[in-house]
Amino acid sequence: PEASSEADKKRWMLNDFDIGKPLGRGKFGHVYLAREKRSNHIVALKVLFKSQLKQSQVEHQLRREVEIQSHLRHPNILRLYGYFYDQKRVYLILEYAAKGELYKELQKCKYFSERRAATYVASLARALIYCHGKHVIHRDIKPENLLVGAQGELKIADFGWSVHTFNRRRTMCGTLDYLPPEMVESVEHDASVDIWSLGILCFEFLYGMPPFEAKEHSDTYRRIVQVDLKFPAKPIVSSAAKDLISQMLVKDSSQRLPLKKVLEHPWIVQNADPSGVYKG
Ligand SMILES: CC(C)NC(=O)[C@H]1CCC[C@H]1Nc1nc(Nc2ccc(C(=O)N(C)C3CCN(C)CC3)cc2)ncc1C(F)(F)F
Repeated sequence: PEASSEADKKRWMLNDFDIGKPLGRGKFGHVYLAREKRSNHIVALKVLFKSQLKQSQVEHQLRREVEIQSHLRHPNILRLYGYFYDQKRVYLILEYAAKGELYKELQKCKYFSERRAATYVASLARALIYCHGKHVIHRDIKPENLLVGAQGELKIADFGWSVHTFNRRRTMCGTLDYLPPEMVESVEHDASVDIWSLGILCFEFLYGMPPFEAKEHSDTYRRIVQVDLKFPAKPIVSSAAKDLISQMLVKDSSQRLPLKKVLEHPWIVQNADPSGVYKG
Protein backbone atom coordinates (compact mmCIF):
# COMPACT_ATOMS: atom_id res chain seq x y z
CA PRO A 1 0.00 0.00 0.00
CA GLU A 2 1.16 3.59 -0.55
CA ALA A 3 3.21 4.79 2.41
CA SER A 4 0.76 6.62 4.66
CA SER A 5 2.22 9.13 7.11
CA GLU A 6 2.97 7.45 10.43
CA ALA A 7 0.95 10.01 12.37
CA ASP A 8 -2.40 9.42 10.66
CA LYS A 9 -2.13 5.65 10.30
CA LYS A 10 -4.91 5.06 12.87
CA ARG A 11 -8.01 7.26 13.33
CA TRP A 12 -7.65 8.29 16.97
CA MET A 13 -10.39 10.02 18.93
CA LEU A 14 -10.77 11.55 22.39
CA ASN A 15 -12.92 8.63 23.52
CA ASP A 16 -9.94 6.30 23.06
CA PHE A 17 -8.35 7.88 26.15
CA ASP A 18 -8.93 8.28 29.89
CA ILE A 19 -7.73 11.80 30.67
CA GLY A 20 -5.60 12.21 33.83
CA LYS A 21 -3.98 15.14 35.65
CA PRO A 22 -2.76 18.23 33.80
CA LEU A 23 1.03 18.15 33.31
CA GLY A 24 1.27 21.86 32.61
CA ARG A 25 0.76 24.43 29.90
CA GLY A 26 2.45 24.33 26.53
CA LYS A 27 2.61 27.33 24.17
CA PHE A 28 -0.82 26.78 22.61
CA GLY A 29 -2.72 24.82 25.22
CA HIS A 30 -2.63 22.31 28.03
CA VAL A 31 -0.89 18.95 28.30
CA TYR A 32 -2.61 16.09 30.14
CA LEU A 33 -1.53 12.70 31.34
CA ALA A 34 -3.72 10.17 29.51
CA ARG A 35 -4.17 6.43 29.13
CA GLU A 36 -5.16 4.79 25.85
CA LYS A 37 -8.05 2.50 26.90
CA ARG A 38 -7.35 -0.57 24.78
CA SER A 39 -3.62 -0.85 25.48
CA ASN A 40 -3.53 0.91 28.89
CA HIS A 41 -0.54 2.77 27.41
CA ILE A 42 0.24 6.00 29.29
CA VAL A 43 0.77 9.01 27.03
CA ALA A 44 0.86 12.80 27.18
CA LEU A 45 -2.01 14.46 25.35
CA LYS A 46 -1.17 17.97 24.14
CA VAL A 47 -4.36 19.94 23.41
CA LEU A 48 -3.98 22.91 21.04
CA PHE A 49 -6.75 25.39 20.29
CA LYS A 50 -7.33 25.87 16.55
CA SER A 51 -8.27 29.51 17.19
CA GLN A 52 -4.88 30.21 18.77
CA LEU A 53 -3.02 28.29 16.05
CA LYS A 54 -4.82 30.32 13.41
CA GLN A 55 -4.22 33.74 15.00
CA SER A 56 -0.51 32.86 15.45
CA GLN A 57 -0.35 31.47 11.88
CA VAL A 58 1.50 28.37 13.03
CA GLU A 59 -0.70 25.72 11.40
CA HIS A 60 1.95 24.93 8.75
CA GLN A 61 4.60 24.75 11.50
CA LEU A 62 2.44 22.30 13.48
CA ARG A 63 1.87 20.16 10.39
CA ARG A 64 5.64 20.04 9.81
CA GLU A 65 6.27 19.25 13.51
CA VAL A 66 3.82 16.32 13.34
CA GLU A 67 5.19 15.08 10.01
CA ILE A 68 8.81 15.22 11.19
CA GLN A 69 8.44 14.00 14.78
CA SER A 70 6.11 11.10 13.88
CA HIS A 71 8.83 9.62 11.67
CA LEU A 72 11.70 9.92 14.16
CA ARG A 73 12.57 6.89 16.32
CA HIS A 74 15.39 7.46 18.83
CA PRO A 75 15.67 6.92 22.62
CA ASN A 76 16.55 10.61 23.10
CA ILE A 77 13.76 12.00 20.91
CA LEU A 78 10.24 12.25 22.32
CA ARG A 79 7.88 10.06 20.29
CA LEU A 80 4.84 11.52 18.57
CA TYR A 81 2.40 8.60 18.19
CA GLY A 82 -0.37 10.41 16.33
CA TYR A 83 -2.88 13.22 16.35
CA PHE A 84 -6.55 13.93 15.89
CA TYR A 85 -8.80 16.96 16.01
CA ASP A 86 -12.35 18.08 16.67
CA GLN A 87 -14.26 21.29 15.97
CA LYS A 88 -12.08 23.51 18.18
CA ARG A 89 -8.94 21.63 19.08
CA VAL A 90 -6.00 19.64 17.72
CA TYR A 91 -4.72 16.80 19.96
CA LEU A 92 -1.14 15.49 19.80
CA ILE A 93 -0.56 11.99 21.24
CA LEU A 94 2.96 12.18 22.64
CA GLU A 95 5.33 10.06 24.69
CA TYR A 96 5.01 10.71 28.43
CA ALA A 97 8.35 11.73 29.98
CA ALA A 98 7.97 10.61 33.60
CA LYS A 99 10.62 12.89 35.12
CA GLY A 100 9.34 16.08 33.54
CA GLU A 101 11.04 19.23 32.31
CA LEU A 102 14.83 19.53 32.34
CA TYR A 103 14.86 23.33 32.71
CA LYS A 104 13.07 23.01 36.07
CA GLU A 105 15.78 20.59 37.23
CA LEU A 106 18.47 23.04 36.03
CA GLN A 107 16.77 25.94 37.86
CA LYS A 108 16.59 23.80 41.01
CA CYS A 109 20.26 22.82 41.10
CA LYS A 110 21.52 26.03 39.43
CA TYR A 111 24.07 24.14 37.31
CA PHE A 112 25.01 20.50 36.67
CA SER A 113 28.17 18.57 37.52
CA GLU A 114 30.57 17.95 34.63
CA ARG A 115 29.60 14.27 34.57
CA ARG A 116 25.87 15.08 34.37
CA ALA A 117 26.41 17.82 31.74
CA ALA A 118 28.68 15.58 29.63
CA THR A 119 26.20 12.68 29.83
CA TYR A 120 23.37 14.93 28.61
CA VAL A 121 25.51 16.54 25.85
CA ALA A 122 26.57 13.10 24.58
CA SER A 123 22.99 11.81 24.39
CA LEU A 124 21.87 14.98 22.61
CA ALA A 125 24.77 14.70 20.16
CA ARG A 126 23.67 11.13 19.34
CA ALA A 127 20.05 12.27 18.85
CA LEU A 128 21.16 15.13 16.57
CA ILE A 129 23.44 12.81 14.53
CA TYR A 130 20.31 10.66 14.00
CA CYS A 131 18.21 13.71 12.99
CA HIS A 132 20.86 15.11 10.63
CA GLY A 133 21.16 11.65 9.07
CA LYS A 134 17.50 12.08 8.12
CA HIS A 135 18.11 15.65 6.86
CA VAL A 136 16.22 17.08 9.82
CA ILE A 137 17.64 20.04 11.76
CA HIS A 138 15.96 20.91 15.04
CA ARG A 139 16.95 24.59 15.20
CA ASP A 140 15.55 25.12 18.67
CA ILE A 141 17.70 23.12 21.11
CA LYS A 142 17.35 24.72 24.56
CA PRO A 143 16.56 23.55 28.13
CA GLU A 144 12.82 24.33 27.77
CA ASN A 145 12.57 21.82 24.91
CA LEU A 146 14.16 18.94 26.82
CA LEU A 147 12.22 16.43 28.91
CA VAL A 148 13.47 13.63 31.18
CA GLY A 149 12.35 10.02 30.86
CA ALA A 150 11.70 7.54 33.68
CA GLN A 151 15.35 6.36 33.72
CA GLY A 152 16.71 9.91 33.72
CA GLU A 153 17.36 9.93 29.96
CA LEU A 154 16.96 13.18 28.01
CA LYS A 155 14.25 13.50 25.37
CA ILE A 156 14.36 16.23 22.72
CA ALA A 157 10.78 17.48 22.26
CA ASP A 158 9.00 20.28 20.44
CA PHE A 159 10.07 19.98 16.80
CA GLY A 160 8.04 23.12 16.08
CA TRP A 161 11.06 24.87 14.57
CA SER A 162 12.60 21.83 12.90
CA VAL A 163 12.90 21.63 9.11
CA HIS A 164 13.75 19.16 6.42
CA THR A 165 16.91 20.70 5.00
CA PHE A 166 15.51 20.27 1.50
CA ASN A 167 13.07 23.11 2.04
CA ARG A 168 15.16 25.33 4.34
CA ARG A 169 13.33 28.37 5.75
CA ARG A 170 14.76 31.59 7.11
CA THR A 171 12.08 32.08 9.73
CA MET A 172 13.21 33.61 13.00
CA CYS A 173 12.81 31.38 16.04
CA GLY A 174 12.04 31.98 19.73
CA THR A 175 14.58 33.36 22.20
CA LEU A 176 17.75 34.77 20.61
CA ASP A 177 20.12 33.21 23.19
CA TYR A 178 20.42 29.95 21.33
CA LEU A 179 20.61 31.28 17.77
CA PRO A 180 23.96 31.04 15.95
CA PRO A 181 25.34 34.06 14.07
CA GLU A 182 24.07 32.91 10.66
CA MET A 183 20.47 32.69 11.95
CA VAL A 184 20.68 35.97 13.85
CA GLU A 185 22.03 37.54 10.66
CA SER A 186 19.35 35.44 8.88
CA VAL A 187 21.66 34.15 6.18
CA GLU A 188 21.54 30.61 4.82
CA HIS A 189 21.96 28.01 7.54
CA ASP A 190 22.42 24.23 7.75
CA ALA A 191 22.60 21.38 10.26
CA SER A 192 25.58 23.02 11.97
CA VAL A 193 23.15 25.41 13.70
CA ASP A 194 22.36 22.50 16.05
CA ILE A 195 26.08 22.15 16.88
CA TRP A 196 26.13 25.81 17.92
CA SER A 197 22.99 25.37 20.10
CA LEU A 198 24.46 22.24 21.70
CA GLY A 199 27.53 24.35 22.61
CA ILE A 200 25.26 27.00 24.16
CA LEU A 201 23.41 24.27 26.05
CA CYS A 202 26.68 22.73 27.33
CA PHE A 203 27.74 26.15 28.63
CA GLU A 204 24.34 26.66 30.36
CA PHE A 205 24.44 23.15 31.92
CA LEU A 206 27.83 24.00 33.48
CA TYR A 207 27.31 27.67 34.47
CA GLY A 208 23.51 27.97 34.86
CA MET A 209 23.08 30.66 32.19
CA PRO A 210 23.70 30.89 28.42
CA PRO A 211 27.04 32.53 27.40
CA PHE A 212 25.73 35.58 25.52
CA GLU A 213 22.92 36.53 27.91
CA ALA A 214 22.42 40.30 28.22
CA LYS A 215 19.69 42.65 29.45
CA GLU A 216 18.88 44.04 26.01
CA HIS A 217 18.16 42.03 22.85
CA SER A 218 20.60 44.26 20.98
CA ASP A 219 23.42 43.37 23.38
CA THR A 220 22.71 39.63 23.08
CA TYR A 221 22.67 40.02 19.28
CA ARG A 222 26.07 41.77 19.30
CA ARG A 223 27.63 39.24 21.69
CA ILE A 224 26.43 36.37 19.48
CA VAL A 225 27.70 37.77 16.18
CA GLN A 226 31.02 38.69 17.82
CA VAL A 227 31.13 35.29 19.60
CA ASP A 228 31.97 37.23 22.76
CA LEU A 229 32.61 34.02 24.75
CA LYS A 230 33.79 34.57 28.35
CA PHE A 231 33.94 31.76 30.94
CA PRO A 232 32.93 32.87 34.48
CA ALA A 233 35.46 32.22 37.27
CA LYS A 234 32.77 30.37 39.26
CA PRO A 235 31.80 27.58 39.24
CA ILE A 236 35.16 25.99 38.51
CA VAL A 237 34.95 24.17 35.17
CA SER A 238 37.65 21.99 33.60
CA SER A 239 39.69 23.34 30.69
CA ALA A 240 38.59 20.26 28.72
CA ALA A 241 34.96 21.41 28.97
CA LYS A 242 35.92 24.96 27.93
CA ASP A 243 37.90 23.54 25.01
CA LEU A 244 34.87 21.59 23.74
CA ILE A 245 32.56 24.63 24.08
CA SER A 246 35.11 26.83 22.27
CA GLN A 247 35.22 24.34 19.37
CA MET A 248 31.41 24.39 19.00
CA LEU A 249 30.80 28.14 19.38
CA VAL A 250 32.65 29.09 16.19
CA LYS A 251 31.21 31.80 13.93
CA ASP A 252 32.14 30.04 10.69
CA SER A 253 29.58 27.19 10.72
CA SER A 254 31.85 24.98 8.60
CA GLN A 255 34.54 25.16 11.30
CA ARG A 256 32.32 23.95 14.18
CA LEU A 257 33.34 20.59 15.69
CA PRO A 258 31.24 17.92 13.92
CA LEU A 259 28.87 16.01 16.23
CA LYS A 260 30.82 12.76 15.70
CA LYS A 261 33.97 14.56 16.94
CA VAL A 262 32.01 15.94 19.91
CA LEU A 263 31.41 12.33 21.01
CA GLU A 264 35.19 11.63 20.71
CA HIS A 265 36.25 14.76 22.63
CA PRO A 266 38.30 13.91 25.80
CA TRP A 267 35.85 15.80 28.06
CA ILE A 268 32.94 13.68 26.80
CA VAL A 269 34.94 10.42 26.80
CA GLN A 270 36.13 11.02 30.39
CA ASN A 271 32.84 12.34 31.83
CA ALA A 272 29.80 11.05 29.95
CA ASP A 273 28.18 7.90 31.30
CA PRO A 274 28.27 5.40 28.40
CA SER A 275 24.63 4.42 29.03
CA GLY A 276 23.57 7.98 28.23
CA VAL A 277 21.85 8.07 31.61
CA TYR A 278 23.13 10.20 34.49
CA LYS A 279 23.10 7.97 37.58
CA GLY A 280 24.07 10.68 40.09
C1 LIG B 1 8.81 20.08 25.37
C2 LIG B 1 7.72 21.11 25.53
C3 LIG B 1 8.22 22.50 25.19
N1 LIG B 1 7.27 21.10 26.91
C4 LIG B 1 6.04 20.65 27.20
O1 LIG B 1 5.29 20.26 26.36
C5 LIG B 1 5.66 20.76 28.68
C6 LIG B 1 4.37 21.55 28.82
C7 LIG B 1 3.66 20.95 29.94
C8 LIG B 1 4.25 19.59 30.26
C9 LIG B 1 5.40 19.37 29.31
N2 LIG B 1 5.07 18.37 28.30
C10 LIG B 1 5.27 17.03 28.58
N3 LIG B 1 5.55 16.65 29.84
C11 LIG B 1 5.75 15.34 30.12
N4 LIG B 1 6.02 14.94 31.39
C12 LIG B 1 5.98 15.64 32.57
C13 LIG B 1 5.84 17.04 32.61
C14 LIG B 1 5.81 17.70 33.85
C15 LIG B 1 5.91 16.96 35.03
C16 LIG B 1 5.91 17.67 36.35
O2 LIG B 1 6.92 18.11 36.81
N5 LIG B 1 4.77 17.86 37.04
C17 LIG B 1 3.51 17.38 36.55
C18 LIG B 1 4.86 18.60 38.29
C19 LIG B 1 4.42 17.72 39.44
C20 LIG B 1 4.51 18.55 40.73
N6 LIG B 1 3.73 19.81 40.60
C21 LIG B 1 3.86 20.56 41.87
C22 LIG B 1 4.17 20.66 39.48
C23 LIG B 1 4.09 19.91 38.16
C24 LIG B 1 6.04 15.57 34.99
C25 LIG B 1 6.09 14.92 33.75
N7 LIG B 1 5.73 14.39 29.15
C26 LIG B 1 5.44 14.73 27.88
C27 LIG B 1 5.19 16.06 27.56
C28 LIG B 1 4.86 16.44 26.12
F1 LIG B 1 5.85 17.19 25.60
F2 LIG B 1 4.71 15.33 25.41
F3 LIG B 1 3.73 17.15 26.07
